Amino acid sequence: MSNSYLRLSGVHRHYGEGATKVRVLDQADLVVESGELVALVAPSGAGKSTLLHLCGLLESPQEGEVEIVGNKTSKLSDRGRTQLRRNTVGYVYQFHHLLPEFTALENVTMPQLIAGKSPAEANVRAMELLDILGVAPRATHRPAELSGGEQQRVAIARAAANHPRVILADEPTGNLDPGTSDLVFAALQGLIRTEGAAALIATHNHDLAKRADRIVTIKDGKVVPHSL
Ligand SMILES: Nc1ncnc2c1ncn2[C@@H]1O[C@H](COP(=O)(O)OP(=O)(O)OP(=O)(O)O)[C@@H](O)[C@H]1O
Repeated sequence: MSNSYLRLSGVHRHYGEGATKVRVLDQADLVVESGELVALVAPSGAGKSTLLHLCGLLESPQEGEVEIVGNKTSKLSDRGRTQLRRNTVGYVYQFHHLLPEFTALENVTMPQLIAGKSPAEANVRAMELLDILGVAPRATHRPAELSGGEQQRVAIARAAANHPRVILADEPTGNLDPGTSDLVFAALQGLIRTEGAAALIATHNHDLAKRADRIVTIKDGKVVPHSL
């Protein structure tokens, strides 16, 4: 099978109609391979969140195809899309959205229990991820007892819990100071390498973007290579 875990071909997405129509993506193409981290850098309103939502099957394009691990999604039912998303995509947001009443470990075990893993298996995987991300010593802490960078690393562990082939992140360090951003980005990068996922990360942080394998931007509705 091809290693192109994420593939967009001829994707078109607009909002509204007539005078209020906003064309965000027009004949946009993008391929991200296994183990590759692509940074998405574009001005506010250019369509970064839209692109991530399309890649994560949270929105559908009006035209074109989004393929995840070889699965064409344009003809899938809502149920099929949800299932594919659950099995293949991990999403990291700017704000961690961890469940406050649960520990770091429980936050990472939970999506695995929902996916049908045994508690023992889920625990092993959660500890492995917390370890890769450098937060294993905080496993029994609740989110309020963690620093911002630790919270975000736990959120990354949670997103990766079910071995997603595609990891999408929308400003994952947008809420953190520069030193902590560095640490969190390095942890995310290490995870992507270890797991062989394909990652697309929207960021305003140019220093971090430069550490990605490739940088892309959105121009005239297309996803194009970018250099900083
Ligand atoms: N549901 C919607 N209805 C109408 N217009 C929308 C909708 N969602 C996004 N847009 C418009 O589409 C364009 C792209 O929005 P998007 O949120 O993808 O940009 P972005 O690059 O992520 O911006 P930011 O960096 O400010 O978060 C913007 O002009 C926005 O106003």
